[in-house]
Amino acid sequence: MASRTKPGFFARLALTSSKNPVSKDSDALRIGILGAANIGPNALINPAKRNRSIVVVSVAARDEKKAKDYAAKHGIPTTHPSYDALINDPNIDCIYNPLPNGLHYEWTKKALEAGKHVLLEKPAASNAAQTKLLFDLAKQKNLVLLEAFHYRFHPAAIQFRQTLQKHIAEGHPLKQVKSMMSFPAIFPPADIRFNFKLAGGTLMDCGCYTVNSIRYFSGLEVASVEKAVPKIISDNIDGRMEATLNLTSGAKAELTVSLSNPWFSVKTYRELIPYFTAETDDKIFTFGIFLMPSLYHYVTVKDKATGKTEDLPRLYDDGYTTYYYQLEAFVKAVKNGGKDTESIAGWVTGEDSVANMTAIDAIYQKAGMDIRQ
Ligand SMILES: NC(=O)C1=CN([C@@H]2O[C@H](COP(=O)(O)OP(=O)(O)OC[C@H]3O[C@@H](n4cnc5c(N)ncnc54)[C@H](OP(=O)(O)O)[C@@H]3O)[C@@H](O)[C@H]2O)C=CC1
Ligand SMILES: O=C1OC[C@@H](O)[C@H](O)[C@H]1O
Repeated sequence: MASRTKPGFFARLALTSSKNPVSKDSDALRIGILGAANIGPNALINPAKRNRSIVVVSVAARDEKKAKDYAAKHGIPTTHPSYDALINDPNIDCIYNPLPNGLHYEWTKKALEAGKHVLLEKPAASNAAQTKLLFDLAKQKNLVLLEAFHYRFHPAAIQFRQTLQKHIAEGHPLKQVKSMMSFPAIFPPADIRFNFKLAGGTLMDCGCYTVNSIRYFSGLEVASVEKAVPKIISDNIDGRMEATLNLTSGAKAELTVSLSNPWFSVKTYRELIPYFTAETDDKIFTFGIFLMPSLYHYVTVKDKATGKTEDLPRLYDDGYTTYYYQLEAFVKAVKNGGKDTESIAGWVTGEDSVANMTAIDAIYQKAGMDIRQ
């Protein structure tokens, strides 16, 4: 039986939206948000309230009234009348870009050109070519650019990766991995996720996580795409994607992602829990709810010969969310002038982001669909 580390479930739920902001350092980084995005409070605004070294100073929206309402609701002190005005404000150090995928490239490029560090929502851009251009520019300007794969920074994800990698290094080769992230049809057809012009698609949205988890936990790259089966729900938009990948060691990877499952279905109800599994010659490692471990997760290791399953301790620390740890990592990197990011557990390098998008492009190609532009 795993130890059920405190805090308990409801305390963790309450902690995800902090009501107790900490005081700020005098040299705290100043970050502005592009767009009054739905994800802003979870991914940045609430985590920043608990971090002494960063303060959300402004938000810009296409309609300034919307920005003002959002700022008032979330306790953001100022607004800017346009994305350009925010990016070019000399009193801002960093930009958070949670715009629709198809606008990631344009606005991140502008922010980097204006000398700002960028926390960039996933997926990094519409395709691998754009992603490479962004990271080349960040390098050239000596700026921090981080694609927001928040789950990687949580202690449970760090521990899971270390446990699996140690076992592989002890001589137990990986045979196959699986990653799954599916939802019933919770987003309306007009959502940004289903708009090809905004680089939508379920593989872009949920798939970028599953591809990332396959690469991150296995420590391997995608060598080729063996099979990709989309469920196309509108022009060039996949409501669901199943793919089989060949990894560089010869191991296989399978991913299943969906934003269009039926609400009740015997066939797909098991997909409601996002999980990752890795099978070696002798064991099966499972990380359940790997994307939101701060709310709940489980890690099991099953011995294939005996069938015995070990349930590893769950790590909830102080109930900090994945986004809190991600922000802490981003702040550390910026404060350190972008140096030594390799010492930050979970850090997503530019090469990593480019490899992720390269795999996504290849899956779309194998599925006979267009790469997003
Ligand atoms: N890390 C995570 O857990 C999550 C990440 N995401 C990622 O964050 C990004 C935004 O997702 P989400 O917050 O759900 O998105 P929203 O639907 O809230 O859109 C975000 C913002 O995009 C702006 N926008 C600019 N141009 C357009 C346009 N043509 N059509 C629609 N919106 C436009 C709007 O800004 P304005 O206010 O200026 O009108 C809007 O506030 C995506 O890249 C997504 O993948 C999403 C959810 C979870
Ligand atoms: O974490 C997430 O869950 C739901 C998705 O649609 C969203 O974009 C993603 O980031």
